[in-house]
Amino acid sequence: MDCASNPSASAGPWDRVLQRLREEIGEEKFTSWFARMDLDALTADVVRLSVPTRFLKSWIQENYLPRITDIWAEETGARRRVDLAVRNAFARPVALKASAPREVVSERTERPVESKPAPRASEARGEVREMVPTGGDVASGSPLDPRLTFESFVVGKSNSLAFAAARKVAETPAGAAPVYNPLYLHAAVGLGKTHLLQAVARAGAAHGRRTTYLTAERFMYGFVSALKSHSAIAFKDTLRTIDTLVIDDLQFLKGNNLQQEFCHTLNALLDGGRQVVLAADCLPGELEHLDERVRSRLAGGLVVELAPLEEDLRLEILKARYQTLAEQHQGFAVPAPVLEFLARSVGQSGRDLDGALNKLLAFNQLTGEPVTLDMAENAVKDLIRPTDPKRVRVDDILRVVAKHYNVSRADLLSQRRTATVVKPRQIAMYLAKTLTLRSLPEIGRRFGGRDHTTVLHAVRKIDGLVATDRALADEIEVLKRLALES
Ligand SMILES: Nc1ncnc2c1ncn2[C@@H]1O[C@H](COP(=O)(O)OP(=O)(O)OP(=O)(O)O)[C@@H](O)[C@H]1O
Repeated sequence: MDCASNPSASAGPWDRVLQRLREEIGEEKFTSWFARMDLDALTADVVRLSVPTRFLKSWIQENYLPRITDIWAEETGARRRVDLAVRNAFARPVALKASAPREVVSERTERPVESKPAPRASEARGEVREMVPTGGDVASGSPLDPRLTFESFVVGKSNSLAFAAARKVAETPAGAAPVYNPLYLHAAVGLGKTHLLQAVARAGAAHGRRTTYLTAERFMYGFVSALKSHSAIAFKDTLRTIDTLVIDDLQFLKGNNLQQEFCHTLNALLDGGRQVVLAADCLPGELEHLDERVRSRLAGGLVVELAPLEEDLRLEILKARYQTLAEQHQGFAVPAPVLEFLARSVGQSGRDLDGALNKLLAFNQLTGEPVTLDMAENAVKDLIRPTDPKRVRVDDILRVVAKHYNVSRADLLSQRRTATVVKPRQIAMYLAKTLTLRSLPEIGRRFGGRDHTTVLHAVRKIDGLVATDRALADEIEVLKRLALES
């Protein structure tokens, strides 16, 4: 049985361990790596620590865990195993949170470096609810990261429409009729949905709107907690009286009761002329776990896609991020060719870019080696995938598939429905979805102006067949390799 004790009782030795670490590595590195580390539990032989991101975990594990283990043993006279986990902001018991004041951040933030503290909610003219999750008053919202604002969002071709719509919604004064309702943003991972949604929440409040930002998980958790504590009515009432409800990661909303509750809340808000802003990783029609009526209500507002960040935009984001890091870390200098190299070679999501710069910073600080192209290539090599899917073009896939099945490219794009053409076409769509970062609507357009649902159907069909048909799975592997090599 796990007999974890409350760590607050043992804060003494832990504080001493932290103090010694601070003295050994210096204040700046200590703040970068350990400011967000918490002591979660202590057992007879394990010290359980947690940090908010995978990046922090792997870095601390690789570089500091043995030292922490040794210091703990020296300070307490007992050697214990030190376990480090990535914490889930929702699952953690409140009693185990660190007592030290911390920046209010989203649980999804992947940056190891703290900047200035979050402004207090009362500073906003309106009311944006921002707090470290407590497990209690969930209707008051998920935490906002003060860095995710419209000002820090870099606009380019791929996201300009989403940015303009989000800004317009946030700047509409309280009481005025909502402009686009609901506003629904969708994109693949790391392309700025959360950034824009949090910017809407923050700016909305500054324009006098009562705004609540919730991740879908938090919405679910809030509702379940409210049911348990018999305060579901109060929970619903709170949500239905705000001006703007912002819900992130809608694809995670699951469960019949919750879905119904979401549906009622959505209808109540929309019918009451309140603004609703949502984001998910797919189109409303692809949220299969949601009721058909909810999907159509979501699709009835403004649906905008954030496309993969183009190279110019990646470079601008890197420059902005670098500027912030350079202000916080004296002596951290990244030459322009290195930023250009990163923009060209690491993935297409904002998270990859953050990760790459954080790695350069860490290497630079921990080894003292200046940032050069050679150093960067080495530091970020695990972020550069040799078979980077972005390099495969839909055209290459069409060519490879047409040749393999002895049909023409025109056949694949045509409306012909004979079996000799339908299956290769579905395979080509499947490859386009798995080997490129194109969205379903984009792929549909590239395949003779087809609807995204046709592409979705093809992808699912081939996915299902691959799971059961070994020969087809092998054939598709060969086609993948041919497309990657072309
Ligand atoms: N246009 C942009 N300008 C500045 N930063 C950006 C931009 N796009 C993405 N980012 C940054 O990239 C990181 C990932 O973005 P974000 O968390 O908003 O992605 P997401 O689309 O919500 O991803 P997920 O689907 O995984 O939730 C964040 O640090 C964000 O600030």
